[in-house]
Amino acid sequence: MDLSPTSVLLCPPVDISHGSAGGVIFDSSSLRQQTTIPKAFIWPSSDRPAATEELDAPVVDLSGFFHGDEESTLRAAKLVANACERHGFFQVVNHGVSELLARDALDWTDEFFRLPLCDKLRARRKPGGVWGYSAAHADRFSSELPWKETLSFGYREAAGSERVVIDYFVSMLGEEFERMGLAYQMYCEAMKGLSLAIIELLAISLGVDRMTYREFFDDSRSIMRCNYYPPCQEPELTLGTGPHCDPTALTILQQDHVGGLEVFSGRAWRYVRPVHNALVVNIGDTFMALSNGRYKSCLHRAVVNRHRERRSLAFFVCPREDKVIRPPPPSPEDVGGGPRLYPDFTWAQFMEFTQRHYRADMRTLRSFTKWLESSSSVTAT
Ligand SMILES: O=C(O)CCC(=O)C(=O)O
Ligand SMILES: [Fe+2]
Repeated sequence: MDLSPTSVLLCPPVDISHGSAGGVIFDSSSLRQQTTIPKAFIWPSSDRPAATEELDAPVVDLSGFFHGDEESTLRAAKLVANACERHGFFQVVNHGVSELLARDALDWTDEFFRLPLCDKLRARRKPGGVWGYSAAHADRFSSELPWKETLSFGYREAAGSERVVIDYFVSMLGEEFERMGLAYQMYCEAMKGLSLAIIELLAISLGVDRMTYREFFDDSRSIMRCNYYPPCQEPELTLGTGPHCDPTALTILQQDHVGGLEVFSGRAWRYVRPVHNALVVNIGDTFMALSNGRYKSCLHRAVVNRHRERRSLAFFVCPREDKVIRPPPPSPEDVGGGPRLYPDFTWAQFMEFTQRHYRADMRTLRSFTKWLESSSSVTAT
């Protein structure tokens, strides 16, 4: 792989100004050349104590569930319920996603981030936007920048959207990126299928009908994010992804074998050990609301290391934008126990709110619902 500075030099000069603000874009090629860490990438020490213990998260075998075996489904549901009540993280194996497809998506991620900066910038995320390529943009006001670059795009499985990801790649980057788009299109299709199965398993684990939550996710748009973390000379000063909670319903993460994902649980940061062919699943704020707070959306982060690059592919499962997020019948109390913890809201409202926040943390859903209660009401669909 050629990540040498020459690949950057092949680019014509890149205009990186945001209106009047200047600054420097650090893609992985320039990040890996930093021998001293630029100030903008140094995180407060309170955010970066090292994780010394592994997260106690089950590795759930889904084969029995997929084969309709009642006993192993109940066993899997029990493990899932226990993990989700404590911290919201578990891993799945025998999940039905082909190893080849998963590896292919990681390989294309290498391919994309290896491109010269000027090519990656053709897919650049617009300020305030959700989709596209993003690398740390440092100016004199920036701070706590992540040691990574990302590429995000949307996925919808509705009829007529069979090429939605392919078309995105072709339109942003050119015809020659059709194959890259196809690999991600297939990966997203597999992830969406798996997510619907996991949502059924979550319903079983909560003791309600397995189809209870499905309607929230029909014809919804998911978000796919490829994360690329270059090595870092002083990894103890930086973070690849800062502490946050995922505002979405569910995240399915493929991490490579390097490791770096950490979860704040039991008052300490704990690492999630990569398991061969496993996918990491975590509860996001929106599913926490759907379960009336019974299942937890937990603070997590990704650390980087001195010697090895790391890739992770996060598939964020979102409800349909206009669906009202309300714990479903028979009654919210049955699912979460106790009175309603969150008012009705739509994913569209919550997404807009989170985009205005630099950092999504444990308090985001709370501050969003407080803001909601003091503003307009929601129309049910
Ligand atoms: O890279 C990882 O392990 C975590 C990434 C993550 O949490 C995210 O993209 O939301
Ligand atoms: Fe996350």
